[in-house]
Amino acid sequence: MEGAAAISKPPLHTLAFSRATAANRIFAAVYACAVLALLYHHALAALHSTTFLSFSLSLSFLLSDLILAFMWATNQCFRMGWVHRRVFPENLRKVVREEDFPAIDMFVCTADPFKEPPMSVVNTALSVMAYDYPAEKLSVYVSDDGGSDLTLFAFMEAAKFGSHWLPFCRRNNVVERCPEAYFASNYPQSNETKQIKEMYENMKQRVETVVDIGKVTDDYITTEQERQAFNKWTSDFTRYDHPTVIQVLSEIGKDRDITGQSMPNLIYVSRQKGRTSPHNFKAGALNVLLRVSAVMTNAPIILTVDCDMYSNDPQTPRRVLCYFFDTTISSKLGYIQFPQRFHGLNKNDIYACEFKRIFIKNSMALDGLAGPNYVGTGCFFSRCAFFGGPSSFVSPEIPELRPDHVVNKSVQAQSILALAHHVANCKYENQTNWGSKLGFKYGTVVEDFYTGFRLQCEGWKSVLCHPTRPAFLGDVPITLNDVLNQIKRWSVGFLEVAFSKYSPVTFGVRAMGPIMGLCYAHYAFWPIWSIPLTIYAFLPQLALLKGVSIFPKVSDTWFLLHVFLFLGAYIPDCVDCILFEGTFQSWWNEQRMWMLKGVTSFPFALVEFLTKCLGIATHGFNVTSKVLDDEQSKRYDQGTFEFRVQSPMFVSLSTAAIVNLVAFFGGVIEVLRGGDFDGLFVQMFVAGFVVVNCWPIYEAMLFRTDKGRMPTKTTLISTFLAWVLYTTASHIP
Ligand SMILES: O=c1ccn([C@@H]2O[C@H](COP(=O)(O)OP(=O)(O)O[C@H]3O[C@H](CO)[C@@H](O)[C@H](O)[C@H]3O)[C@@H](O)[C@H]2O)c(=O)[nH]1
Ligand SMILES: [Mn+2]
Repeated sequence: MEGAAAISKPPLHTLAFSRATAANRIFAAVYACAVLALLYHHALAALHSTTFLSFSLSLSFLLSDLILAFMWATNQCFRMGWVHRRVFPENLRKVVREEDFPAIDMFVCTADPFKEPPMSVVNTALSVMAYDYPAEKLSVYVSDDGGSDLTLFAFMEAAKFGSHWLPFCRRNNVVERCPEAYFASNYPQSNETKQIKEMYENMKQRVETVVDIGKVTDDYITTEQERQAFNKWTSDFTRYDHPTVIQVLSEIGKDRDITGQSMPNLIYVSRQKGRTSPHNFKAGALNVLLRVSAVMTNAPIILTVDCDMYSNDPQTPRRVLCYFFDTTISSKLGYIQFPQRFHGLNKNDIYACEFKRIFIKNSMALDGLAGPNYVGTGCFFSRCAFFGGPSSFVSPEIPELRPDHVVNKSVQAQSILALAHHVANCKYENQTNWGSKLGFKYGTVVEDFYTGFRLQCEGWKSVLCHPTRPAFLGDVPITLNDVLNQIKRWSVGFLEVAFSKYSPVTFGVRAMGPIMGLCYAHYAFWPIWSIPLTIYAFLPQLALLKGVSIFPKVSDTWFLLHVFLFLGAYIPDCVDCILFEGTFQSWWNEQRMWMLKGVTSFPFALVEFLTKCLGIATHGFNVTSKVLDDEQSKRYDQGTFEFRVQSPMFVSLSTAAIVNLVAFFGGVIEVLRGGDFDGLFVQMFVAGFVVVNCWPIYEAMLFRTDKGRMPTKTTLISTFLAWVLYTTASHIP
């Protein structure tokens, strides 16, 4: 009978599994055999080598191909099948009354008013404050790791504008609730929209002027309360060393919008920083928000969103409820991840920043297992997930932080504010479980990846919510240097996880089974791709320049194995990409970026990680710049690579490009002179393939005159290095 009752309830969510086809699996099996054959071939060659040189060459290729094989095999774990979920928010009211909707605490992170313009942070916050959800159940906490009065000023303005914006969105049923996006869209022209736009522009101008001056001057401060807030920025207040600032900018039940409805809570938090206390970057900031919000509102649901992403769909929290109220999954549901989607990508995405493979495709695959990994933004958590596993509660040190603690005082009550300041103290976490057993996990700059991983190891499940209209839209970096640095940061972070005591290959495989463990391992070991890619970028080419053949001849049967392995890796990947709403060019750009990263971000990350392990240097979280320079934006939109700056990564990149070009033409000349084409073909092909990929780099070195070209100094240094490599190689007997 119970079953019948359950069936008659309208569904909140359905899911459909797609399993990989038999053809897919057979192909994977054949490919695996081919990989084994190749490894065997290398091993034999190494054993039978007669000179030290040929021994080291064989060993290098054995190592390279072992790593490629590992990455290929772990990648297969994402290709076992995937899940499509659908939600039915329209059925929600048959299951739960709107008055009984759970409260949501929404965390917006920012870290630097000059790299992350306060206006964009404000837009993020307004877009989620304006959710189609009872306002008295929403609280926005802004974490300002930049400790900037400019950001606080922007939010004071935002609170005032919000009291017009929220009712405006409600009344007109606006879909674009991020003001900047709304005014950039094709919105209806009326007196009302004209008025609200004027208000927005006014606020924007005030905020941007203050940011330009770099200081909130007296004429921008209107009330005594505001003055008191800014007085906290005394002369010894710096972003690395300052007291906690918590400022309630709007309060549920007390502050009302212009129609008299309650405003959501809007609370500015800049945690205390001290030079001697580690602040653990974003994970540290989020843990402070976890505690401050626990003290002030303690909502059972938490949203984390970066300041470079805004909500693109006001229905989002209702979709989330469809999962939290689905009793078949809710007991172990730790978080609901929305894929990261982006706006402003150029045609065919030259820097391959869309990461559809990671954020959508692989996440759909993980969704069929224990659930997608956490990607740092656009994710709704159950607060309980931060306090131990689904059936093993870890208690925080004070009762006020427990997820079941009921808050029944105003967020501005003296006692509440005092406790909130206490838990935001930079020494508060000493001798506690924060960062290890409680909250977001410390120890890596990819706190998102690591936290999701650890939660899943504890037994929490997650789901991917992937509606057709993106729930959140974010910015992408638009210069090559920013892209490579971002990937480098992620890579260092991944290595920190890969070689920690919670490594996915050991701890992960045990805690969540081999398939999930290896999926996480694929990401964690990402940067070791640098080893084969760097070897393949230099060794065959240097050998080619010396006229030494190192791969099987075209007439040899082993040659066919190489052809099969190459095509068998590239063609299915390309087909996959095209079937997944991509284009041939976007696939081409993606594989190009993979090659570029192989000689830049990945090896630099490996080195950085090693120096960190040896205690020689430490590196932090280098925030990606979100400031748009007009000229750079223009070049980005045209699809032109942006070099411009001096960067060691551009040196290694250009060196590889030059070596390949010279080797390729050297090979052509050698063959024309009657050299061994049969034996050198594979090397010429590899060099030629790299040359085709590197075309934008040659252009930037030789033909371009705009500011985004390769700096002459970089070109000169790279040419010199290429020459050094060549001479060294030619002296090896
Ligand atoms: O000390 C810090 C450093 C960063 N941030 C915030 O972290 C977010 C992400 O920084 P961003 O420079 O945009 O890095 P991305 O590489 O674009 O971010 C991706 O990678 C990060 C991990 O490296 C994740 O935290 C992000 O969610 C994910 O989108 C931003 O909101 C920052 O304000 C802090 O709050 N405190
Ligand atoms: Mn970002």
